Amino acid sequence: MKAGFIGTGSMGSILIEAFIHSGAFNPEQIIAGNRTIRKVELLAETYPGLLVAQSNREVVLESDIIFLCVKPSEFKKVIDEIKEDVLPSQFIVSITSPVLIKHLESLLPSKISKIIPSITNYVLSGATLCIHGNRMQPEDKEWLENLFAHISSPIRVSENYTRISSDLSSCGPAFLANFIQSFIDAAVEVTGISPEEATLLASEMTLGTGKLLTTGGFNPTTLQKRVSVPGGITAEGLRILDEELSGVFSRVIHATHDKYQEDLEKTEQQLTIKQQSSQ
Ligand SMILES: NC(=O)C1=CN([C@@H]2O[C@H](COP(=O)(O)OP(=O)(O)OC[C@H]3O[C@@H](n4cnc5c(N)ncnc54)[C@H](OP(=O)(O)O)[C@@H]3O)[C@@H](O)[C@H]2O)C=CC1
Ligand SMILES: O=C(O)[C@@H]1CCC=N1
Repeated sequence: MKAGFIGTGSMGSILIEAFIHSGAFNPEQIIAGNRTIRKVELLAETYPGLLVAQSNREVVLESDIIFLCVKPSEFKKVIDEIKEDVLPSQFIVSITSPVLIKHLESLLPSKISKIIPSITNYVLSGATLCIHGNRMQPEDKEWLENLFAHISSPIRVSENYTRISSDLSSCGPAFLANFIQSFIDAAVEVTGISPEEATLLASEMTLGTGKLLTTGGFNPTTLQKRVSVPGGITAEGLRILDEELSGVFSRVIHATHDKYQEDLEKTEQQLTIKQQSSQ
C-alpha cells in the first residue's frame, strides 16, 4: 500500500507525521508533493525513506490512496493536473469541507471520500469526520476508517452537517485555545501569577477535562454540576460566564457557516466550469 499526499502544509504534514508515528505507514510507503517542494524535502529529511514527488501527477501514478490536502481554492488546479491519471481502483481522500463529494465524483473516476481531520490528530487524538462517496463499498469504508483509527476516532457524519461537525471537531481546538488564552491573560493581569504557571495549570486542566468528557463518564452538564459545590466559588464564576457568553456561539456558528457558504459557491463555480469546458 502506497499513500500519496498532495499538499504538505499544516494539515498535510500533520497527517503524514501522525500516520508515521502511529505505525499506520512507514516513511517508505509515503510519497508527497507540494507546490513549494522544500516543505516535502524537510519532511523527507526528518523521515528518511519518504519519497519527494516532483509533480502532483507523480504522486497519483505512485499511490493507491491519495490525500488531497490543499485549500478549496487550489482544488481546480490540482484536479486539472491529475485527472487523466487517476484510476477507478484508487482512493482519493479530500480533507476539506467546501468541496462536495458530488463534484469530486463528477471529475475523477476513483473511489472518493471526504475525511475532515483535526489538529488533535497530531497527538493521535480527537475525531476525524468521515463522509463517503457512492463508489465506496462497505469494505472500502471499513478499511479507510480503520486506517484513520490509527490517528483518531473516525466518526461518520452526513455531508449536510459537515460544517457544524467540523466547527466542533476541527475549528474547536482553536476556539477552545482562544477561551483558554483569555482565561490565562486575565489571571496574569488580575493576580500577577506568571504566564508560564497560568499556562501550565490551564493546559493540565484542559487535558484532564478532556479525559473526563471522553472516558471519565461525564458530559458537559454533569461536569459543571459536579464541580459547582452548592453555595461555593465555581457557581459564582459560572454565573458570569452564562451571562457574558450568551449568544456568542450562535454568532460564531453563523460566521463559520457564512464563510463556508462563500467558499462552497466559489469552489462549485470553479469545478463546474471545469466540468463544462472539459466536455
Ligand atoms: N489546519 C487545520 O486544522 C485543518 C485544515 N483542514 C483543511 O485542510 C486544507 C489545507 O489546510 P492547511 O494545511 O491548514 O493549509 P496550508 O496552506 O497550510 O497547506 C496547503 C498546502 O497546499 C499546497 N499547495 C497549494 N497548491 C498546490 C498545488 N497546486 N499543488 C501542490 N500543493 C499545493 C501549499 O503549498 P505552498 O507551500 O506552496 O503554499 C500548502 O503547503 C484546507 O482546505 C483546510 O480546510 C481541515 C481540517 C483541519
Ligand atoms: O480554518 C479552516 O478553514 C480549517 C477548517 C477546519 C479547521 N481549519
